Amino acid sequence: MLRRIIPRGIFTVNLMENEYSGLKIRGGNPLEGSLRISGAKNAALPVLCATILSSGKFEVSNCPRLTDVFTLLELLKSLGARWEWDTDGSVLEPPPPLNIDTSHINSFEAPFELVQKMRASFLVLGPLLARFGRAKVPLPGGCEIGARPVNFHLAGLEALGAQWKIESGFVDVSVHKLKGARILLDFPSVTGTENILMAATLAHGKTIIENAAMEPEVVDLGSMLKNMGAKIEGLGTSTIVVEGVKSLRPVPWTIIPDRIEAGTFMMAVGIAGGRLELKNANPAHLDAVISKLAASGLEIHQKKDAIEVRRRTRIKSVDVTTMPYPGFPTDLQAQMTAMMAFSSGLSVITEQIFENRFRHVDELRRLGADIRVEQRSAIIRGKDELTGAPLTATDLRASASLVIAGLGAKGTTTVFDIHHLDRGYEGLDEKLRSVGAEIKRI
Ligand SMILES: CC(=O)N[C@H]1[C@@H](OP(=O)(O)OP(=O)(O)OC[C@H]2O[C@@H](n3ccc(=O)[nH]c3=O)[C@H](O)[C@@H]2O)O[C@H](CO)[C@@H](O)[C@@H]1O
Ligand SMILES: C=C(OP(=O)(O)O)C(=O)O
Repeated sequence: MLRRIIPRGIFTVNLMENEYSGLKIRGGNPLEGSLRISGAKNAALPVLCATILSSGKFEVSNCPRLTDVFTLLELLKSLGARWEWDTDGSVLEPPPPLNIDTSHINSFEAPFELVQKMRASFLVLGPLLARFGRAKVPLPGGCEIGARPVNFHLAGLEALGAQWKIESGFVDVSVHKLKGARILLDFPSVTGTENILMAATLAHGKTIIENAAMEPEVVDLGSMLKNMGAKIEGLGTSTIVVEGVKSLRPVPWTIIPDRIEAGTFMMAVGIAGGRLELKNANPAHLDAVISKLAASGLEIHQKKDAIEVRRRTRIKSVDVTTMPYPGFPTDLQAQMTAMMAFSSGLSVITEQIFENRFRHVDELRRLGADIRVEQRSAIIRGKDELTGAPLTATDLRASASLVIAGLGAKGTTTVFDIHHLDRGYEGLDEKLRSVGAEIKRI
């Protein structure tokens, strides 16, 4: 639930207040109706960071109203940016545009208390370095799903001529003038690619990022940078080429739909049954997911900017391995594990991106799910009935998996610590309620 987000002129200081700690779900209702998919969290956060690269006024449309976005806006404000956003409306309706003015940014140091709340806050590093020649940013927080180092980010910026040191938990990076370079990433890191890409836009000369991340969120960021005047080729491929420019200009930008939110709702239908129309969704970003869900027996109709999903029969088991895009996303692994717990057979879900992303499994077991984890795989023997229980959310997507599992479990499921959920879903509970789920905040 969004509360008291009151614009007070351009100096608005607002945070999402959340007095609730849990969600109570009564399972058994099928989902029926139509929903609007929100803007993508993982596209909005880098786009907001990219506003640092130019001085002036930006208008960001389809920006999701989530705690991570509000945390990042506070971070931008701490650097001297100003923003206004009237977020009083229902999450069932599109949000009004977010206005950001970066003309008064005068600090290159990001505060610890904001950066430690989430991973994407580290994305201010590249833009601050490019704009000021210096950036001091604490090592980032984020979901506890693995070690999550930032060595690729730092090696990339070093290749562009920057020097860095880590002191008292802060990464301190400086450079006289960034210079283009060839950078080969050991792994196609999403935020690593984004940080290097943003820094390279204002470097002198050509940067080639090899083994770059191909995620739609990286493409969205790169497309916005191109609109701002950056010279970038190869977005959406594993080689991105950037020809540095002297300056960039502010632009209006519209955030792409959240493919992870859309996937979560499709899996919710897999568990609860029924039929949903997901509006403002981009099925082209969900190829790997749609193919697995179709194999599991869900009926899926793809339209240009909508997806219709229906469950007529019991879900069949499928095996899934997470991969960088265009493979099956790790951010839907927990939700898929929950759906497979209700399937008619045995499935193996292998997590290849993060080494500790099965914390939802112990919680799903409380519902009676038959799952065991062996190294990087969860082996799931589907059951035709799970029973509600009190559960604790451990991270963002784990929370979503527990909520959708609760929709299918018999009786009442309570998911505690839902601040994790609110980091990355725009009113998941309100949206589910609007299509027939019995779910309330406690
Ligand atoms: C804000 C955002 O966009 N978050 C997403 C982003 O996270 P994030 O960008 O943090 O994920 P990465 O793609 O960087 O991580 C992939 C793998 O590379 C490793 N690695 C990464 C960077 C680095 O410097 N060194 C290193 O070893 C990580 O530990 C992980 O094992 O992509 C993930 C993978 O799709 C998603 O789950 C997150 O939702
Ligand atoms: C892991 C996620 O977010 P973050 O990278 O911000 O922790 C996520 O969106 O699932």
